[in-house]
Amino acid sequence: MKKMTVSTATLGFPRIGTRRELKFALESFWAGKSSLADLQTAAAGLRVAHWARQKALGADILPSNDFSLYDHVLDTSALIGAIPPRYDWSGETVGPDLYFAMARGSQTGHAHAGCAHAADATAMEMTKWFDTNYHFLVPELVASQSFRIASTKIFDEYEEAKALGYQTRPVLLGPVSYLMLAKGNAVEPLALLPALLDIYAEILARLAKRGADWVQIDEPCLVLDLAEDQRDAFQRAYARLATAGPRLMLTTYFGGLGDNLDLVAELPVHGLHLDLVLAPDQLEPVLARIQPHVLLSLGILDGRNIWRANLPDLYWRLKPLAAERDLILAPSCSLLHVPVDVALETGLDPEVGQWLSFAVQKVEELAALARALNEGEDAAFVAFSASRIAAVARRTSPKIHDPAVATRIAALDVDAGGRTAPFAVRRKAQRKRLGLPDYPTTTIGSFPQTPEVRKARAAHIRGEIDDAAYDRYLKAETKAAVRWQEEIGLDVLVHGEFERNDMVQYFGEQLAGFAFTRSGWVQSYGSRCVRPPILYGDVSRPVPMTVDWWRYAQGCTDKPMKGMLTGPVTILNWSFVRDDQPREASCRQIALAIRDEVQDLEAAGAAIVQIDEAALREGLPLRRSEWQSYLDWAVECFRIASSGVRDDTQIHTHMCYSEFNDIIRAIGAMDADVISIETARSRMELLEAFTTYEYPNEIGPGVYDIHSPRIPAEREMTDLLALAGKQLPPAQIWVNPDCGLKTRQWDEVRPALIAMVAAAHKMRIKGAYDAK
Ligand SMILES: Nc1nc2c(c(=O)[nH]1)N[C@@H](CNc1ccc(C(=O)N[C@@H](CCC(=O)N[C@@H](CCC(=O)N[C@@H](CCC(=O)O)C(=O)O)C(=O)O)C(=O)O)cc1)CN2
Ligand code: MET
Ligand SMILES: [Zn+2]
Repeated sequence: MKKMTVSTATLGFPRIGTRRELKFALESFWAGKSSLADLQTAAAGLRVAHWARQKALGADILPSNDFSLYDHVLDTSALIGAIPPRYDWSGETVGPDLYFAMARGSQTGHAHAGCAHAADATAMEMTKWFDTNYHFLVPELVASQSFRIASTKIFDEYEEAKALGYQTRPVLLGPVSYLMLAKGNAVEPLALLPALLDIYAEILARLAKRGADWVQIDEPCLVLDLAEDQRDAFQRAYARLATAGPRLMLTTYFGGLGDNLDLVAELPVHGLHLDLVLAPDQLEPVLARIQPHVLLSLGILDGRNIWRANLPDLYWRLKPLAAERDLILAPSCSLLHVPVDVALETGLDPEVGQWLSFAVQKVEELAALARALNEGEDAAFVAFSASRIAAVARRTSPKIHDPAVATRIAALDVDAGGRTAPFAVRRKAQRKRLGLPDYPTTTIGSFPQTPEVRKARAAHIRGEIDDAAYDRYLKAETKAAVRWQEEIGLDVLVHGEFERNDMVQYFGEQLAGFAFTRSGWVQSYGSRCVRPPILYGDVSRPVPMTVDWWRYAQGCTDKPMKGMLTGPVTILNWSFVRDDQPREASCRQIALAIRDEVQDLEAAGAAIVQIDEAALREGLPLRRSEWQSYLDWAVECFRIASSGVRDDTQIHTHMCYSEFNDIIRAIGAMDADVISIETARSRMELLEAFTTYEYPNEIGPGVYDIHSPRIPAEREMTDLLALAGKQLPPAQIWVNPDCGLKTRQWDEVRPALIAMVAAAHKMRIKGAYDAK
């Protein structure tokens, strides 16, 4: 009998670099401080390092084209020449100017080294990659769309690796998922499939010609509920592509195939990757259904969480199957969603540290497992012993359980989550207390996190400036920001969040039950990264977290100052969370901690408290059948956090990047007095759900796209407000940017907000005029 072999693969490695080298190279290039050649050198250096690293750690199959200068969906649009008409593209290939204009927008006269933008064009829309905190640029397709190969990146990177001696498996986003993620302008994207398949066939043929024997073709949409035409599209696509060139490893992740199994089992592909972390139970039905010649790739390590695996357990689970067929072992999805290396975390509690596994450790874990399966358990004796010890230590650690938290949760009144009076009553009380004009203006919370602010914080962490000096510095920044907001005539002010590194990490650092990293960066979009806190134990709030900052800021002005908090669902969704209890149990604990903070802010005198739930929509399960139970507990947690206040205390919430149609009832049930949302890039399209549902509470539809360095003109904002006014009664409308301003520079923020306030004034005058 032929001996079966187990090999290891990664589906993608973090691109940003161990020390965020890509971030710094990009930002320096955008700022005109370095050349395109510098950027390309840095990018190539990262690719080489990542291949070498993965190989050295024991990965047999290496990916190429998993690297990106901004986003892999944008790369795919460039590859197939899907360039929206507003960029006036006439070239043969997509160069860096165009590529970054699509990602970030471009503005005439805006200083941009290495680029000479003639055009003034808004960026492409950005949205969440499935239910992760990674963002992609939404493909925009038109009725007259044609495709052609317009970028050689996928070929170049394959060749680049080959020249270094690595035979890689190029990663390509599949045509059906690409179209399903796209937005069509007067065209149903899937109608473009035949044309797209011509191009995909050509891409695959070219890869084959260069020597690629396998291609990893990602079709994460295969874990979604699919309509008939979508299933058809998969059938047509793979009937065509299966023979186009290299063998295809059809790669699915972020869940199980579920009722798409029959469809997938019939696709004529040579390999299939399964997510066995989010859907461990799918292995048996897949084995029962799949052709014997199909090479299975098992996603057995969590590509989206940081817990060390229990290798002996996995070994016993996989051993029978490994005796029967060749296998590839892999993380469940690309390692894009985890930090690079635990070894950099010298500041972690060592007990917690030994429970963790980042990208580097995950490749090592895969290699140890494969070794044991190929050569016998003893071949991985050391790795297995350490893994078993860590698993036992974590399970039994006293750091995880806090009896006081358990008691409080047990006593939680199911109705702890309701305001005492209905919105109409609260609204009256709040109007009386606040006395705001129509079209009240505000911002979402943060002001620019300038290099100076970051440097001061870094110096404070390194002990170069003491607590008092850091505090003085932050207070001066806060006071200046408050004064400036008063000066330009904003109605409801914010303190600016200068003291925060990140809206989630800041709270994670102050709550019991969380650990945080020094270098655990994960790409969120483009050059922007986050360090998700690690929720390992029961959560509580030892002392107030934001009250002193609020008190200081309110002391600088007579205008209302918003208390500014991150909501429980968002803290949960943007952290690495426990896998030893349900997510909702962790969320309830966070909700109680935030409730304490809300009540302390009210007691200190805050008339408005904003509780950001930017990640509530993103946490929506990918399968419809699981929506209701998620929304039930998510809304309950928001209500637990927000409801302990008086009628005349106004609760705001904020959500960006959200498609609201699916969740509008839940948004209603959250019952925030005011919700601000992101609507500028989509030109108020996202408001539709609120109008259709006749959402009764107040809404601030974003009038200013803060993800672009472009400065919006007053006229653009009055236009957007007029669009909003067609959908909502003016008395319900607030005026604000799409999101916080932390990523912008003061030079961009100042003129933009002055124009925004002017736009609100115009609307007030127009409103008074219209009323006559
Ligand atoms: N968690 C989270 N998810 C989110 C968002 C968000 O705000 N937070 N917003 C949405 C969009 N995503 C975003 C993600 C990141 C950033 C962002 O601005 N990230 C910053 C890092 C923020 C941070 O943690 N800053 C720290 C560390 C800053 C730093 O790099 N310090 C230097 C030293 C500073 C110096 O000497 O200059 C270092 O450590 O090396 C701080 O301010 O303290 C960045 O990439 O630049 C913005 C939006 C959706 N998801
Ligand atoms: C990603 S939502 C951001 C909300 C936060 N209050 C801010 O303004 O930065
Ligand atoms: Zn936001």
